[in-house]
Amino acid sequence: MNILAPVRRDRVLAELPQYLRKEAALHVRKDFHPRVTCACQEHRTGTVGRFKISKVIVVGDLSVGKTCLINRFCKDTFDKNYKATIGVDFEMERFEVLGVPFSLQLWDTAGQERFKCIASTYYRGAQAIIIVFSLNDVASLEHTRQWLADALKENDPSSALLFLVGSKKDLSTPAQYVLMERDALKVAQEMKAEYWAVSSLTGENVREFFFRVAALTFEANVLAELEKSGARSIGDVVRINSDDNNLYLTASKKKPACCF
Ligand SMILES: Nc1nc2c(ncn2[C@@H]2O[C@H](COP(=O)(O)OP(=O)(O)OP(=O)(O)O)[C@@H](O)[C@H]2O)c(=O)[nH]1
Ligand SMILES: [Mg+2]
Repeated sequence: MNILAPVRRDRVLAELPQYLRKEAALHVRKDFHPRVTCACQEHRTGTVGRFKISKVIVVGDLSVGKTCLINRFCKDTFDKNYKATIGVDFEMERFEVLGVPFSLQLWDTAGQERFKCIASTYYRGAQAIIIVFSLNDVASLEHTRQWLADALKENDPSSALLFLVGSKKDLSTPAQYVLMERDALKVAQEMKAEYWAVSSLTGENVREFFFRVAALTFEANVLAELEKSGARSIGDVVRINSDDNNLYLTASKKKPACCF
């Protein structure tokens, strides 16, 4: 892929895309963190401003639909025939968030046991982990805990953003879906992951989901850069508040004028 090509118009994010379910959202703020908005307005995104990139890994049982999900978003295609991923595949998707160029490196990993050890060597350094299960296969939901544990062995559990994604929504009746969602929300809350339900066949929620991944990853990335470069006021803390799921809640003593 030519990374110098202009960002597609439909990959421009000027606002924070919203969560699917309030009960299992990484945070429920309506807008980007004020410090991020402020830094982007002032072109003060640190080293960030030039070119930002985040690694995202996609894990989960074989045949749950990881490849189809990525292909639906990146290529707007759907293949009904199963072709197992061998090891890993890779896609790069470019966005513009709050006027700043931003890319997601999407690592599509193999769910088959025999390819798992190859795939797991690519887990390291992920800013976001997408754990996929099939909404019509309860065992695949149960296995998500193990997929997460394996992915976290190679990553910093305090900084990786987690997304739990139920795939193949088109195969469930509304009644089946309600039951599955109840269980999935519990797992997502336990993991502190954001929950999504998608269909790569119909495209339902696919774009909304990846936009949310891009936005939250961008936000976390800029906050980390600001923290590192000391651009934040002394006394500010980014803390994880498990009660209200507000991952980027900031206890601020003094905010720059543009952040009010
Ligand atoms: N009906 C329906 N079928 C789907 C959907 N997503 C994927 N599938 C089908 O499920 C099968 C597996 O999809 P893949 O995307 O290849 O699964 P995977 O998770 O990448 O599998 P591995 O690479 O082996 O880990 C294929 O036959 C797809 O056509 C969906 O949203 N709806
Ligand atoms: Mg695959």
